[in-house]
Amino acid sequence: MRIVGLTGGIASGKSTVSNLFKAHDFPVVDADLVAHDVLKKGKTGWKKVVSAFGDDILQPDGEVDRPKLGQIIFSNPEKRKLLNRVLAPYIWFGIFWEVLKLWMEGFKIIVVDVPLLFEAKMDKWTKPIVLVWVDSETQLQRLMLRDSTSEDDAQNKINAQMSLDLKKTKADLVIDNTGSLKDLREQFRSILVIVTKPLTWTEFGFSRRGVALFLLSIVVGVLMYFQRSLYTSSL
Ligand SMILES: CC(C)(COP(=O)(O)OP(=O)(O)OC[C@H]1O[C@@H](n2cnc3c(N)ncnc32)[C@H](O)[C@@H]1O)[C@@H](O)C(=O)NCCC(=O)NCCS
Ligand SMILES: Nc1ncnc2c1ncn2[C@@H]1O[C@H](COP(=O)(O)OP(=O)(O)OP(=O)(O)O)[C@@H](O)[C@H]1O
Repeated sequence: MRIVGLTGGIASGKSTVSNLFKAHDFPVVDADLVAHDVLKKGKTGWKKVVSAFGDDILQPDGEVDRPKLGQIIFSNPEKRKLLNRVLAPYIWFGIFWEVLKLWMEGFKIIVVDVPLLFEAKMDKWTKPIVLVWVDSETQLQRLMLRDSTSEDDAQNKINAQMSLDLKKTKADLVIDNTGSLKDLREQFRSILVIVTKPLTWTEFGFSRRGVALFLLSIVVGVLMYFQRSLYTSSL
């Protein structure tokens, strides 16, 4: 099995690239969706966050007011660390669970879209790592436009993450999304060629078929061993 890591910075274009993967029938695990699920009312993640941040972050219906929590954590590094610490195990498990379900369905290539792939040290589980890079001015403008936020708020969110230039040094493949959507689609085509290369032996070994073949060879080996010992004892 090949787990392709898709990462980038806030508003660098990960969802846009993830939609291109989906359009080519790749299964995509979205860490933001996993995080939203973990924060749903009544879930353990929700309970931990409420006890760490208090009832003030809740809406009248008891769900977490995500924009409000966002305002707190993006303007306060200590609070951000606290939220990350509280939620990390649940997000990690949620992603693992989604990957496992897709593995059981027999998918050989799975894309995981994790904005904080390097920050959360999940990069060691994915290969190759595709980074959606964008220059800082374009990132700021796109973030302000998409979320209708002020420059200060947008910059705080960008500063809350590892810089895209540093991420670039750690990634295997880089998509420069500073240009048009047409440029992006062209680069995506080259990425697709690399991502869909035949599986290596190790990747095959971790695929559902590889594991089935391994188990089958153990069963056959054990049967042959018993057959042989029965034969020799009957002589
Ligand atoms: C802070 C929250 C409540 C804001 O929710 P909201 O719906 O407004 O934003 P959304 O979840 O769509 O996130 C938007 C983007 O913000 C960035 N981001 C989110 N959390 C963090 C964080 N802790 N540190 C840095 N950047 C973050 C990511 O680039 C993400 O793609 C939410 O993002 C959250 O629960 N974050 C903590 C969980 C987490 O680490 N998520 C990232 C998955 S790896
Ligand atoms: N090449 C492009 N040209 C113009 N606009 C773009 C381009 N790529 C993405 N956008 C726009 O930029 C914004 C951010 O893109 P997108 O939502 O894909 O980023 P993201 O990395 O998934 O963000 P987040 O981290 O918040 O989830 C969106 O409004 C999207 O439509």
